[in-house]
Amino acid sequence: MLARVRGHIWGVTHALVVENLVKRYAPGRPPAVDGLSFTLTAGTTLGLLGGNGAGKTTTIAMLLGLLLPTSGRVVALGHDMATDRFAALARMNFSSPYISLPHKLSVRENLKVYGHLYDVRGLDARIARLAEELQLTDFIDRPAGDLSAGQKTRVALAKALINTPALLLLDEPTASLDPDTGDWVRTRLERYRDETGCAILLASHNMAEVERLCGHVLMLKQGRVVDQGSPNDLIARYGRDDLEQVFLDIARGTRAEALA
Ligand SMILES: Nc1ncnc2c1ncn2[C@@H]1O[C@H](COP(=O)(O)OP(=O)(O)OP(=O)(O)O)[C@@H](O)[C@H]1O
Repeated sequence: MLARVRGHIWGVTHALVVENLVKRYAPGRPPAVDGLSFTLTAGTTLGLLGGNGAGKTTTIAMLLGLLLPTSGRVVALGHDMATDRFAALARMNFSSPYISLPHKLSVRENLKVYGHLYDVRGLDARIARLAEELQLTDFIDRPAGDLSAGQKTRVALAKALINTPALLLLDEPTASLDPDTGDWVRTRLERYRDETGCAILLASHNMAEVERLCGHVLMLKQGRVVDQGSPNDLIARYGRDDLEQVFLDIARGTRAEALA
């Protein structure tokens, strides 16, 4: 049963503990992720920000166990991903624009496949509920490959929620959505997090989204955390009006100027 208390789910306070994570794709090349450490508390959302090539996708792939770290440790929902990842993966899920669903299968068939993979009980009812909540009913029996980018993003979110995850890793979850639908998806994510105590790691280039959803933000550059804090703390510390300006200061190396 879900513990509906912020900061605590299924007896685990930290949904994610990451210790000194390193990924070097090839010897002699600089690491894509270079000594990353953080914790993610149940019921909260942590933002992972950084420019292109900062190491966000590589980090998420290691957290999911899709990519082996060169060194370091990931403990997800109390399970060490190096030795016990299947126990954690059953209660994790993710959404990424880089992964497309089998496009000849209908949306319903896709959700059934993923539901069976996660051994979801009462799968038909779960799919019906997600279809209603995420407004998929108009196209649920159409091939996934025929959908618009925005419709695909909503289906990807349904897939990410199919197993009622306790830890959700989201890479650009509102990419390709119009502002109204993007806002609506953010509201759904907030509600899901607050109702279930799910922990969310959010990688996004949408600074307004990060300001709204994230209690804490890690600013990544060349695989390292170069600054962190709550969006409001960072904005105040850099003397800026919003997180986008802070992001630009960090990306362009104008931090000292901003702090002067
Ligand atoms: N399979 C790979 N083999 C070798 N190098 C890789 C591989 N995947 C990523 N890299 C390199 O690792 C670094 C980090 O890439 P990554 O995709 O993790 O960044 P990112 O922050 O997700 O970027 P973006 O915002 O562009 O998606 C980059 O220098 C990239 O070229």
